[in-house]
Amino acid sequence: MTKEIPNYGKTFALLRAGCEVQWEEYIEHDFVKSLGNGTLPQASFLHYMVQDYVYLVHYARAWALGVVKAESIEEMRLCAATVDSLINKEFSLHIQTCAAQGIEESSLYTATEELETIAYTRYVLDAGLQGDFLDLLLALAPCAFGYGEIGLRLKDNVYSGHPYEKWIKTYSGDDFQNVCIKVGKLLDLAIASRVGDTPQNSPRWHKMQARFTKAAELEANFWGMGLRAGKQ
Ligand SMILES: Cc1ncc(CN)c(N)n1
Repeated sequence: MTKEIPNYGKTFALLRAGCEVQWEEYIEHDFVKSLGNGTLPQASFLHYMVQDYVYLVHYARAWALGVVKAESIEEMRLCAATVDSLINKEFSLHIQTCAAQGIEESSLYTATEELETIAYTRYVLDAGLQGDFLDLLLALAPCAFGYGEIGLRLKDNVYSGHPYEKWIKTYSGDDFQNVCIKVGKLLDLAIASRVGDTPQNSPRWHKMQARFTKAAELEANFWGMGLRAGKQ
């Protein structure tokens, strides 16, 4: 299993190093480990997938808010492209996985939200509503970077007949990895144009790191919700 830190840009490297404990708790969560080795109970995985569909609906709304909060056409373009990739690519994994288990897309859209889903999605949306483009981006980023890193770590685990092969291949695949690289570039450029080339020296850095760290914690919390479902 590769433990190399992916190259999603300079700011990702800084932010990740600034919350190593929370980041490890996110990307090395027991949910992730058991998904990787195929022992995750199917009930946990399905419950997670339904909640994750709901999560992605709000996450796409938050990227759409990025179009509103952007300060250049390039920023607008990237936010719009991420909305497109979420709605037209990542959603298909959830729709197809749930359909195979007899759960229709219409019931995914109206699924009752777990507290962990509400906490995370509304945290991200609120970051964008009360803050500026950077506040929003820092709350959005751990979602992309963390799943990108997990996908790369788990991809060598896939064996023939692995129950979660499709999930692992989605997040380790080129489409998703390209999204992570593009988000990393957007973050680097957005930071450089607003706080300069050494953001860690900016008086704003502490708050920026805190936004990113909180989103990483909410990711770990979200996995916990999936694990709990398998025990009920
Ligand atoms: C909770 C969560 N975080 C991240 C991802 C990857 N877009 C996701 N699907 N769900």
